[in-house]
Amino acid sequence: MKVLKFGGSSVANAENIQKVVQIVKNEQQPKVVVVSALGGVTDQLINAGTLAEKGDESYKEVLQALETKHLDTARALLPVTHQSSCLSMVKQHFNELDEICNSVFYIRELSLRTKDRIISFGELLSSKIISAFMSSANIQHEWLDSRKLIKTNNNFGFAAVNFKDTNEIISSTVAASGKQAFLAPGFIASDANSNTTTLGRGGSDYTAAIFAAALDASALEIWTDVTGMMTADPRWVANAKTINRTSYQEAMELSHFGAKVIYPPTIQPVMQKNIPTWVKNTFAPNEAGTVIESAGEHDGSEIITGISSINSVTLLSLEGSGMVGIPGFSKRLFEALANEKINVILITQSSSEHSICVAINAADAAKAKNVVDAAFETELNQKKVDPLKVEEGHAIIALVGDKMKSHPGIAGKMFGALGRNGINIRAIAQGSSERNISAVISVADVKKGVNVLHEAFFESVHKQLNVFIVGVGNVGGKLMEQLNQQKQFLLEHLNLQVRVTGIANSKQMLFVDNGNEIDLRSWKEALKNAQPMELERFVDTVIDKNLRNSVFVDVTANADVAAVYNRLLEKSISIVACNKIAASSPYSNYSQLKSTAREFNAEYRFETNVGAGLPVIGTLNDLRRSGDQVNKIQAVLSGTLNFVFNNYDGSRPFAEVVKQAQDEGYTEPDPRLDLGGTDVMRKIMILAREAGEQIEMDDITNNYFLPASCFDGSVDDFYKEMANQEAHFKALYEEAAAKNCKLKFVASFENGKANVGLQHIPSHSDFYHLYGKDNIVLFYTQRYTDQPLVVKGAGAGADVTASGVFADILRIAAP
Ligand SMILES: Nc1ncnc2c1ncn2[C@@H]1O[C@H](COP(=O)(O)OP(=O)(O)O)[C@@H](O)[C@H]1O
Ligand SMILES: N[C@@H](CC(=O)OP(=O)(O)O)C(=O)O
Repeated sequence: MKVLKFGGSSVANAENIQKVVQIVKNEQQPKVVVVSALGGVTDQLINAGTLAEKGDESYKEVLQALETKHLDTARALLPVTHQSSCLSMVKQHFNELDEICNSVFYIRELSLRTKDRIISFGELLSSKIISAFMSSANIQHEWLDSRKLIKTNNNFGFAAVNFKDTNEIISSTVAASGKQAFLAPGFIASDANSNTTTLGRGGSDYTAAIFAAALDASALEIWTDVTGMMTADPRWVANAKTINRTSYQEAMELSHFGAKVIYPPTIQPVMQKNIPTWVKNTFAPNEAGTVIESAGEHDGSEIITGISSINSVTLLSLEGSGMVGIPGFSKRLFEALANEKINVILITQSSSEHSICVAINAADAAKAKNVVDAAFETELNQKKVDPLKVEEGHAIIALVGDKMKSHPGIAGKMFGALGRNGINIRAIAQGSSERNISAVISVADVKKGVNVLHEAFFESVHKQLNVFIVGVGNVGGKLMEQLNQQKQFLLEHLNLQVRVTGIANSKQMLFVDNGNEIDLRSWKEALKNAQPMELERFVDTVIDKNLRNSVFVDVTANADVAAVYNRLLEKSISIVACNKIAASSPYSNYSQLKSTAREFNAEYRFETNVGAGLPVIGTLNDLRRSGDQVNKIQAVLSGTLNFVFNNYDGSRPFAEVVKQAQDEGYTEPDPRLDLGGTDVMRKIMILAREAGEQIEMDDITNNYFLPASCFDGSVDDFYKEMANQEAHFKALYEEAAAKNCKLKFVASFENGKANVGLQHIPSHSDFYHLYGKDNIVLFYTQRYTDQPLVVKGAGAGADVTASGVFADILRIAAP
């Protein structure tokens, strides 16, 4: 004998029911088939009852819609010749339901007993329609009335089974029948007085397990709309995998902690009889699914079996100095809750005994507050305990696995992963079985938390970065191109999925729904039609999305964008910037950003602030981290100025060469920042700061070569004035050329002092052979004393800057 249970999703409509019946037909063994109400019907029946109780006549429309749904399903399933008796059965049931709900409406009262009566119609109707369909398809079977077979106490809504009577009735009824196939409604039962009861929401699984245990079935099969129990809720975690086999205990833990696929009490009866229980997919019947069996046979290789969550809990904390060392406080707390049938999901007590913290279902919070404060009234008046603290808006996230107990480091990995993603943990608990580690977190973080843990424990092969890019113009556009080009490579070789989830330029911003990513080939079109850019809203959206491993990429040169970093870092969102404004702002701001990043486990990376894609800051950091000390830095750091002096020999006007540098994309948006030396000052300051110096812009000497008049007015005026000053630039060139020297704008830092300025470079200098837009940095350190460590290469340009930004993004994935 086998027991097969089909859930609401499997019997949601006529098309699905046909699939169900095909599966039943293919099963050769004697069988009991248990079915739930058509998907969503139980909720609608509760809705009808509640509306009637409130005196809202729209309950009639709800019932009408339900009647139509059932009639339509019967019509779609049955040949016309078989329809009439089934349709009249449906109508009769709805007549009865109408009468019950009318009574509720008149007396404005919906007792738990009446509610059970109302919701029992869901399973009665579905099972009778399916039975009629099976008969019309010549499948011999007997319809069993579960209300007569499963006996319970009268705890309506959540009745406890009387197994002794139930087992006897089921086995004798089936033995007496002589049939090979049975069909029974799930979820419903009756008490000793034959009042209808129900087994708790989701209880059809339990009905099936009760039948399986009573009949010593060879297997129980739970047929649903996913292939088996999965490593996490597949609606939340795209990469959730089917668990091939698991133990009864693990399955119980997972279901208790929110894995909706199995109703928790289901496991107990099958575990006692050691009946293998399969979770299978009605819509992919050939896939194996999950088998739940005894631990000895469970040889899965993963340490963690699954991750689940309870998404709506309230924390209660009982605190007070009068509790220390006095026995009985916890007993009274739990008694008070138990008397009100409030289920305690998690308990923690610190060793100081000064406080006890428990988590309960959010729906019970108000009741809990009343009963606990009443229970401790005397101590409250004597100020020995504080009024019960009630904190709503929490969730529990749990790691489950039989093998956790023999593996140290699991909790560390769990809390580390949550912490790195800015998820604050309010309370933790580990059962003494060590099969479950649970953490209480904010409900706003629960989806992200499940994904973070899934990635940490199941996707070592697959890490996801969620990237938001502001400034998809010149450099940003190249970055999008490079991301597109490397996407597959990163996935295959670094197991890294880089998903761009939001982009903006100065006019528009574009986000995609969670779970999706921006198409890296067609983003330009999509952005054109997107909403107007508002920086604050962009940042709010990045924070609200609350995605794991989020990175905010700033490829602008904008001060407003630089001003949002701190807010993002405080949410553990990492920053990658080629924008230099923040790192070259007052030292207090620079160091604040660094300490916020440290405090919130985020990263603030800005390698491209100096030397574009060249490894300048990274090299400097490596030197310092490995214990070296920087004595002196000498550098040519302006790609623009290098380009200008490499191309200017007096034959073409100076202004024209500068214009060419701007047209080729090397200059800052305002080229005066480059020509006047400010950009170089910012860069040497950033290097000095990274070398450990507390230095400000005012501390840097600038021997600039641009006549002061060039700084007046607009960028256009600047070009005009440069043209007027051509003689000045020519003289500079000729003076150097006369000494066989080249002109270079050099930055240096030594003994805490930095300066920048134009210098004559003789042919033996390291700086002489520097072409195009190259940069060069010489690090003289304790270990590189005489011959410096040299970094040299193109120091400007969209392609190289984008690749530096890209490299920083990848460093966040694997710091
Ligand atoms: N760990 C998990 N494994 C599989 N499914 C899960 C898990 N956690 C949550 N679910 C959800 O449970 C759903 C199945 O449960 P339910 O809706 O009660 O099915 P049915 O209608 O068959 O009774 C799946 O569609 C899935 O979205
Ligand atoms: N119909 C009931 C019982 C049940 O188990 O349903 P499902 O198998 O669809 O979870 C409910 O919604 O609670």
